[in-house]
Amino acid sequence: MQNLAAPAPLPTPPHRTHATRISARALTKAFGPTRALAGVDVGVEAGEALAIMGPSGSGKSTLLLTLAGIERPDSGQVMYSPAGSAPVDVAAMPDRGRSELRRTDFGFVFQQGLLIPELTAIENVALPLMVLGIPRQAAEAEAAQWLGRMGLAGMEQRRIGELSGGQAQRVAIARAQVGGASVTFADEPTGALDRKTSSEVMDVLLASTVGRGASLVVVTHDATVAARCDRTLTMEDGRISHQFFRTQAAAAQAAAAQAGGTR
Ligand SMILES: Nc1ncnc2c1ncn2[C@@H]1O[C@H](COP(=O)(O)OP(=O)(O)OP(=O)(O)O)[C@@H](O)[C@H]1O
Repeated sequence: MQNLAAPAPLPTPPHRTHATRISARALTKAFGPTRALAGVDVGVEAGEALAIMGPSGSGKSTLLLTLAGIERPDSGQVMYSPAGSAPVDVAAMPDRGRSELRRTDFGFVFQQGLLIPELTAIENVALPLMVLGIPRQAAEAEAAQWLGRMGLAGMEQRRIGELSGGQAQRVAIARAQVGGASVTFADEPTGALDRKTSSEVMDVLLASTVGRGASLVVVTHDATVAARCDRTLTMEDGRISHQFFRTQAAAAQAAAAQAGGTR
């Protein structure tokens, strides 16, 4: 792994504002006879890291994809509240609107498949900015900053296949963050990594999301990954069977929201 000790600094974490970023209600989703989501209510706060755990097939990825507007629920609502703007119902948006939202407001880190192997690290990270219309030179300058923060300075010109698994995953994190995503969705982001590399990847994933006041939703089978998050939901058969608050702030916020009927 590259040196993680001296990356360019991330922005100073703001105090958590406890604004609700995503509020999903009564989500259901079936694939034929399989009920992947059987009535899920979940909220995600600004600056919160939420882990989703549960057995294989319990609906974790379907929930993540539905919150992110990639899957459409059969019924229910996914309200997304951008900072300073009115909430929008992601589930009810037309495909084009949801694609736009994913480009502008959401970041994605999956176990594999989102990086383009033919492109270099810097091109992969610059791409989302270029898609938003930022000229190549400016996009690559910003991308280089993010690669530096990820401890990947000097590796800008390597293709993805020339990086280790942990390095490639940090390129994926940089790519997810370069546009200033307000919510990052990560599905098994450390699934293919050894314990030490996994912990280092979680360091940069948390620092680059909740560390700047943005939210992180992470699906994982790894209890050590979940233990780094503010809250863990456990799913079983398409429902949330258990919820565990790791920080007092998260618990207090949930209690206040429940009392006010907002969560
Ligand atoms: N596109 C699909 N078509 C058909 N069935 C699907 C589809 N996506 C998910 N399912 C089914 O829905 C259920 C929930 O799947 P999901 O991927 O959400 O589970 P998961 O908890 O993420 O599982 P894993 O831990 O194995 O990734 C499973 O029974 C799965 O087979």
